[in-house]
Amino acid sequence: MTTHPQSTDLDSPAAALTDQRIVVLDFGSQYAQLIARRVREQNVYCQIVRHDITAERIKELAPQGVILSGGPSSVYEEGAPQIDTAIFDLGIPILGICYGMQVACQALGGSVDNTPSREFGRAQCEFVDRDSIFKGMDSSEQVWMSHGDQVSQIADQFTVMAKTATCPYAAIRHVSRPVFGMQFHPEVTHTPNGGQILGNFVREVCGCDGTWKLDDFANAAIETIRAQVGDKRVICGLSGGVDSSVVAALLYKAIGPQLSCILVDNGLLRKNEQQLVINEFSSHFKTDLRVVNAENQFLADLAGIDEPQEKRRRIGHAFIECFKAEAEKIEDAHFLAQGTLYPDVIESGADKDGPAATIKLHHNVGGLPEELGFELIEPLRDLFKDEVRRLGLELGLPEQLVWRHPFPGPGLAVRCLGEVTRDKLVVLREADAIVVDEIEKAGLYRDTSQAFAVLLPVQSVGVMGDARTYDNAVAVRCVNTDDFMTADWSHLPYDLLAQISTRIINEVKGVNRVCYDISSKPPATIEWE
Ligand SMILES: Nc1ncnc2c1ncn2[C@@H]1O[C@H](COP(=O)(O)OP(=O)(O)OP(=O)(O)O)[C@@H](O)[C@H]1O
Ligand SMILES: O=c1[nH]c(=O)c2[nH+]cn([C@@H]3O[C@H](COP(=O)(O)O)[C@@H](O)[C@H]3O)c2[nH]1
Ligand SMILES: NC(=O)CC[C@H](N)C(=O)O
Ligand SMILES: [Mg+2]
Repeated sequence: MTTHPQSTDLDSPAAALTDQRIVVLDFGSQYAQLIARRVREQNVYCQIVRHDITAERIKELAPQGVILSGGPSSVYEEGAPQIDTAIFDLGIPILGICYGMQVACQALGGSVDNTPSREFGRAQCEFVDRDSIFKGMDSSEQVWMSHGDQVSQIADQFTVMAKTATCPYAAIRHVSRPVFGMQFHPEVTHTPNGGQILGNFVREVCGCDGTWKLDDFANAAIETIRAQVGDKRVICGLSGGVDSSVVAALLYKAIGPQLSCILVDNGLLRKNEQQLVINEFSSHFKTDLRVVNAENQFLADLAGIDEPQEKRRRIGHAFIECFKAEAEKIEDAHFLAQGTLYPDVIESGADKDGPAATIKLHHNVGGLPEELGFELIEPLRDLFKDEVRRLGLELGLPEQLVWRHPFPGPGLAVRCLGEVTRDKLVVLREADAIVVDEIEKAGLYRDTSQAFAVLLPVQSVGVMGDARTYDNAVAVRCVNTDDFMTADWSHLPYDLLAQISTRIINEVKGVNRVCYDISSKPPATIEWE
């Protein structure tokens, strides 16, 4: 049976917990995910869809409210992302944020221009109408702005709700319809009362009762899995990471003996990873675990390839080949379960209702082959990482597993820049183990979200033991984040950095230089490829 990756849909376990939802139309914003998270924090289910979704499809989704996100374009440019204006006639409450407000104003008879008074960063906003979405706000509050354009004229049916020194239409509302716009970003933490504004919108304006709770998710997911699987068998890609462990736990509860877990040792795993996963797994699950040793296949597929997306695509395909070969040995193995999360889907540009931009092909979504040969089971497809962690704890998984730093399926391949070779992997694996070991010893593992080494395609001159060296450089990457969509580089103590550097250079043959990566996401990403 062949099925393509499904979209976030009406029947997913997360959506099934409620008949209420908010839909975010994504105009290419970096913050669309954040809007969805903030809404979910109000206990209201929220999903992100493409900006060009039709009014018809919105009607099918039947949301209580629609939020129009920001975006990098200018609404007056040719080819700028537009909205199906029939959405404004559905009678559903609408909140436009930044670009979303600009697009709504333009569609409803106002105008938008590029102005000299650009605002990037904090601004003081004066709230002149403190009703409805601004209930509970002070007359003047800090907000976060990030715009070069602004609404220069509003149509007659709109009134002003807020302004700043340079932005006369910082927030507006329609006089008779539940349509609102704000130039600032309520979804970022730099707008301290932004959560309350979004809460007012979803509860007061949209009438959501805020009863969506992750607590019920496990039971809903287990029931969905049982109904989907029937008496067939499921193979589950198990990496030892949080996501696949939570999926395995759900499957185990749902269909117990019909489950086989498969760990692919693709030669791109961290030091001692295979043994660690086997030990950890067998102490918590009493189900079939098979280990596929596929190092040769993966390395052969990667030989000569240095382009990151192509590396990812090949890895995605090689994974599926391994799963298929294994499934042939298991009668009735119709289903493949993976720990795919919402950001994997969105970043891969794979959701049919989702925004189009592809940031990188996640091996388990965008990197999948057309002909899969399995029906997919991805119960976590609608969740964010922190939600999955909560679920893991609820399912009784041990803290140390739930709080493990994530490790991407393409593994060391996307940290070994350029062509991947066995020799480079040996160097990288040793350096990586030192980074994690030192961070653990310093007691900072839980205070950091992800920490690893990257082998750079750079050689530089050094002097060791009075002799000249011309060796590799390693970058240390360590970030802090909750949801892995945005991240700060970790401000590690200098002594720790010094210790990591000394150990790598002394203990890993072939490395004579260590750098620390001080880029946040955005504009960088967490992984280097
Ligand atoms: N080595 C592997 N063997 C089998 N399946 C894998 C492997 N690596 C990744 N996968 C599959 O791909 C999915 C996505 O990988 P990803 O790294 O995002 O999740 P994870 O490893 O489960 O959790 P974490 O994000 O904590 O590392 C996994 O949930 C798992 O189903
Ligand atoms: O399973 C995965 N398959 C992938 O193809 C993949 N690419 C990135 N990542 C992980 O996703 C998070 C965000 O990474 P980026 O900032 O590099 O996009 C970080 O936690 C990355 O490690 C992946 N995980
Ligand atoms: N953050 C945004 O949505 C920006 C919208 C538009 N690109 C502007 O500069 O005004
Ligand atoms: Mg992983």
